[in-house]
Amino acid sequence: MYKVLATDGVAPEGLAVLQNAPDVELDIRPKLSPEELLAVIPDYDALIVRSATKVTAAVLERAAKLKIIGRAGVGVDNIDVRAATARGIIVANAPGGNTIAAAEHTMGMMLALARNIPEANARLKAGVWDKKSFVGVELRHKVLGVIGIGRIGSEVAKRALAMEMEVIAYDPYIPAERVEELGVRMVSLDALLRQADFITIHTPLSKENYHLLNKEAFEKMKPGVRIINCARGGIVDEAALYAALKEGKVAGAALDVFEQEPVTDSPLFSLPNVVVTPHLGASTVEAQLGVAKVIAEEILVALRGGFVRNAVNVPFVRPEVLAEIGPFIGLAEKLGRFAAQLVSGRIGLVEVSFSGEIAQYDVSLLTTAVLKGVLSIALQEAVNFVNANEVAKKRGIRVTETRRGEEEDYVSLITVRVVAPEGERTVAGTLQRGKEPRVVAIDGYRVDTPLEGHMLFIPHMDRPRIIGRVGNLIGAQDINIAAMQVGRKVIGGPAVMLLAVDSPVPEETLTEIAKVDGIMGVKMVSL
Ligand SMILES: NC(=O)c1ccc[n+]([C@@H]2O[C@H](COP(=O)([O-])OP(=O)(O)OC[C@H]3O[C@@H](n4cnc5c(N)ncnc54)[C@H](O)[C@@H]3O)[C@@H](O)[C@H]2O)c1
Ligand SMILES: O=C(O)[C@H](O)COP(=O)(O)O
Repeated sequence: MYKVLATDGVAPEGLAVLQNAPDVELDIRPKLSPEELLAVIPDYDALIVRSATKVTAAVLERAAKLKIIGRAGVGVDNIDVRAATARGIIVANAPGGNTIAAAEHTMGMMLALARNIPEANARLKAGVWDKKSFVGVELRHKVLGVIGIGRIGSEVAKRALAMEMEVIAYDPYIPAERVEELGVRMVSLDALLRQADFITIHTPLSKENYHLLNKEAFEKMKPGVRIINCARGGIVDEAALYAALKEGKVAGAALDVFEQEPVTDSPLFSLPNVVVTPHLGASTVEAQLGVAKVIAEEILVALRGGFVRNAVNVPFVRPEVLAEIGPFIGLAEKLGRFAAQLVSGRIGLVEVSFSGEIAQYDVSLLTTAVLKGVLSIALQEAVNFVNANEVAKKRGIRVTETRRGEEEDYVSLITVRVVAPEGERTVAGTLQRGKEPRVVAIDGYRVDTPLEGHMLFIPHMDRPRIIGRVGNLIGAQDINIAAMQVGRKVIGGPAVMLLAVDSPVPEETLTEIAKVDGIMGVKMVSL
């Protein structure tokens, strides 16, 4: 039974898939102090958080069973991703689920700032009908500078364009054409700071952009500029912003995020031209349901050993490549597990080769999947897409990957060779009808068997009275043989036998089979 802990007020309705999973026990504890988290974390296989819980190296050190941390949202700056990676813990987020919520909140903040809505609201509710203090500015024909034009930045840009703003953007990691087709002009950071009437930030918080808007940046800005930050505290230097507001260089600021959170007291709160909300960007019913659902599904996939698409600490695979290679992940892993069970002793070399259509893509994820399968046989520790390559390196396992386009017999074929001191085996597999993993060759002998359940691999000499003896020995244990394949290259020469059995064959029976004259060994394989 996997134990999952959800904290930080993750929407419980979105976690139904975990609640209904027979192999999962879900604990929802909306508020957990750092001390409580440290105390309970050793019990859990998975943790779901939003931005409040700090998943530090100290927490991870105690998280002996933890396999995945799911962030029900986008920013993972509250998680020590490096420490998690070093421990082989997957960190996954739910990108996209709160994009519209954050973009709409940004527009709300920009309008609130331009038209003094919060201050006017407070004044009227205090019994004062004051029109003259609250003359605002229009957004139409103003220049909006978007720093970071990813998912949220581009949704903000679209909405600003609909309000007839001129939109410019700075984002060194996005191709200019993609942004310009939205009707946005890409500029340098310097140009953006100098030209914008409103500046909105939509980058993650990273070392690179910590205090991106600092004293020097404010000095470059147009007098009367207005700043909106619905991304992360820390990107704006709050002391420098306060000074720029005080001296009138900046006409106003709308902040949803702060360097320290939660915060209830800040010099910025004393200024009338500062609008603040307590990190509400993603707080809509729709966004919370959406991100919780996505993360719950990812947690289940990870706990059951599958590939987590939104893992932030697994090498990135472009979506269009993932669409092509994704169906092969299961085949690659099963071939690794299969091959590793055919040899004895410590494997020192794993060679993976790809031929046919699959060879035109970046297949490094599939090589990792093979490795994950190989390592899962011998190791007690959890091996996953985050740590498989590192674990192999630490254990001195050499891994090679080759790709060749030509393939005569199959549309796509994956071949895995494992070498151990006591021998080596080469297995090849493909997907039947694009989805069913099958092994189609072992050491060059043709077979064709689904990669599932329990199997016996028996190299033997191609002569009479061998297959019958094997059948009798297995039958005597009341074990059903579901399928059988024999592959040979020449009549009377060495051959291989692959039997699919409905339950594992006991060790003593394997020893009896190995003694049959003409049989060169026997291996039990479970997938
Ligand atoms: N206030 C909220 O509740 C809330 C909600 C959702 C997201 N967020 C924050 O918003 C951020 C953006 O979310 P997203 O979904 O749009 O992410 P995204 O990854 O789609 O976009 C981020 C963009 O920032 C760009 N970028 C990175 N560093 C940059 C730099 N130094 N200068 C300029 N551009 C840079 C990237 O190239 C990318 O295009 C998140 O990281 C999160 O911290 C806040
Ligand atoms: O990065 C995010 O997704 C947002 O900042 C939302 O954070 P929250 O889930 O704590 O509201």
